[in-house]
Amino acid sequence: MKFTKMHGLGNDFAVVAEFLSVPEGVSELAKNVCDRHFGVGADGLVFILPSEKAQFRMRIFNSDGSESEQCGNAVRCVGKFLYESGRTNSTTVTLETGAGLQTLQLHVENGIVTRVTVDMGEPKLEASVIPTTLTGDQVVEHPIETTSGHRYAFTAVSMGNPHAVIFVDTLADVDLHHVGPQLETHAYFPRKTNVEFVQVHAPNDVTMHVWERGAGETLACGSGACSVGVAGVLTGRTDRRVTVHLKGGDLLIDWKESDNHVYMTGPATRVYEGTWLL
Ligand SMILES: N[C@@H](CCC[C@H](N)C(=O)O)C(=O)O
Repeated sequence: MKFTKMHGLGNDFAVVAEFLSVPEGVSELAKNVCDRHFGVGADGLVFILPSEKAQFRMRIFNSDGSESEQCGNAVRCVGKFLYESGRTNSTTVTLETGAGLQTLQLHVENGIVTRVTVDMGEPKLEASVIPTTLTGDQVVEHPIETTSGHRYAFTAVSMGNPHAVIFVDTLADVDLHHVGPQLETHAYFPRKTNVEFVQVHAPNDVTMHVWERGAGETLACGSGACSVGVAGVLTGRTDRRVTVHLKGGDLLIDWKESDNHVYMTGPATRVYEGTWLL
């Protein structure tokens, strides 16, 4: 199985584009490929597949073998891969994902895709859609307590996949590896959740640390950064256009009033190509 190792701000993937559908035993395959000691080492295994609804289809499997509906950083990597491998010569690409159809605008300089802007669609805010066990049209600053007794207030956002966004005074106070797994599997979230801790520096400038569902701490999360942009507006903390600093670099998030869609702009990187010996 040929793959390309790629990353979006350090959120890394093995990208595979040679199948018509995902292979049997894909969950076990994802765990093995993503293993950082016995495999390639990645946060996720990404398949680019044919689509009847868009130009291409993407499916993403987390390092624990679970499938996610959405992955903002992988979508940017897919855009770069498709253009630079010659599979498309268009700078506008449509992609079918578990979160619906997404449109990518590739920013190209001298044949190289330097950045990708992704229309990540409309955020879903209804409690049951996230999904959470709570009720209501929105879950904003709702109290949550971990099994170890840490108390926070979270805002729930779905960008196709679930996110719990928690604003804190200082990120240095958060032991992500301790509270992250407890929040990911909290009873409020029947399909688990991604967790973002955020420190606001200015209405257009925040830093976020992420604990991802099915992958643990990663250096960046595109759908998480979009959720932070949405939660920032809902709680009156940020502008609709905000730079999100992540451990792996920066993303520009723009929740446009005109169409209610969230736009994410950032880079993607090709690292190397390899062959997985099945
Ligand atoms: N890193 C991703 C999100 C990957 C999926 C996530 N762990 C989930 O299970 O929902 C991103 O950039 O959005």
